[in-house]
Amino acid sequence: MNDLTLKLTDLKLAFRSWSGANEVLHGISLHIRKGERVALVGESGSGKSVTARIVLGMLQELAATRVSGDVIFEGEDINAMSVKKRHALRGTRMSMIFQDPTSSLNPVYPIGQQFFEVLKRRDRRITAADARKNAIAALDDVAIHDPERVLDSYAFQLSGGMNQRVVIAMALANNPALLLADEPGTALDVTVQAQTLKLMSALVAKHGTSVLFISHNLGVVREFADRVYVIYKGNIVEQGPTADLFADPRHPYTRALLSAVPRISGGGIPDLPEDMDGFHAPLIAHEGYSEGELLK
Ligand SMILES: Nc1ncnc2c1ncn2[C@@H]1O[C@H](COP(=O)(O)OP(=O)(O)OP(=O)(O)O)[C@@H](O)[C@H]1O
Repeated sequence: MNDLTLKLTDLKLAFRSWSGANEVLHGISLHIRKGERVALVGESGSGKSVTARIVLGMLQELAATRVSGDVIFEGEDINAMSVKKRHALRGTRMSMIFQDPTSSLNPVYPIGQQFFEVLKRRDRRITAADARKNAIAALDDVAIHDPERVLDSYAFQLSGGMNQRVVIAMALANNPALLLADEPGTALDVTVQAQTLKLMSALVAKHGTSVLFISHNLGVVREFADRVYVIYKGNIVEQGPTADLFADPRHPYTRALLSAVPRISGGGIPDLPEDMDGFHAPLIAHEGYSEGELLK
């Protein structure tokens, strides 16, 4: 099993409030092999982002959360790690790309300075000159042809697409083992989003980076992911290689999601399968299916 970059086992998350604990992840298990691109797909509020934030070790530290289960990253349990060790992993062995590139960048420092800070996380003694050289190479990798100008610019002086490339270059600059990508580019127009996904795809393939790709857009997932997990209300309801899942979706929620992807051949939501395996969670009606049909 040492080809696994990430393995989540029975991961649960609850937010505490004055009225008691509200469990939002009900025991998620998933794994990502070295160099594998895995998508976590589900509607808004299903638990995609909180899963990523647990992997990044960001929710374990909050007083209002209760996290249980195993989060094994490169053989070590993130839930059991010291705060210091968890911090040290971020931006080095794992990094994250968010939906809106411009808000991920600091508006008051030039891009070059931000690159320097990123590279210092891995090598505290790196010189400004070496950092600049590495940053130029990283920008070159994301097809930015005038890296010197970009390094001297502020985020607001660059286009959204350019900022997205900068963010991808920064996220991969320290050659992380795992990239968490939360719908990168959804804040941009579709052409730019497609271009940046293509770039990201080529780069992770080049470096053998494992990816957890978070999305509600199955059209994009189909292009990008090797394997897909479908999350519904804090439960994984289906998983499989991307081609298999698209060819033969088993769970009614997956079918409902797929029916929202435009198809040349057309077609509506297929019939519900007759047998569905046991899932236990709070149930609500969804897209014409009864609660029980979706989560049984
Ligand atoms: N800080 C918080 N306090 C309480 N509940 C929270 C908090 N953050 C998230 N949640 C709840 O956890 C659940 C999962 O949220 P999450 O953000 O992971 O959804 P998501 O699938 O990423 O949705 P989206 O696609 O809209 O980002 C939701 O019910 C949300 O309301």
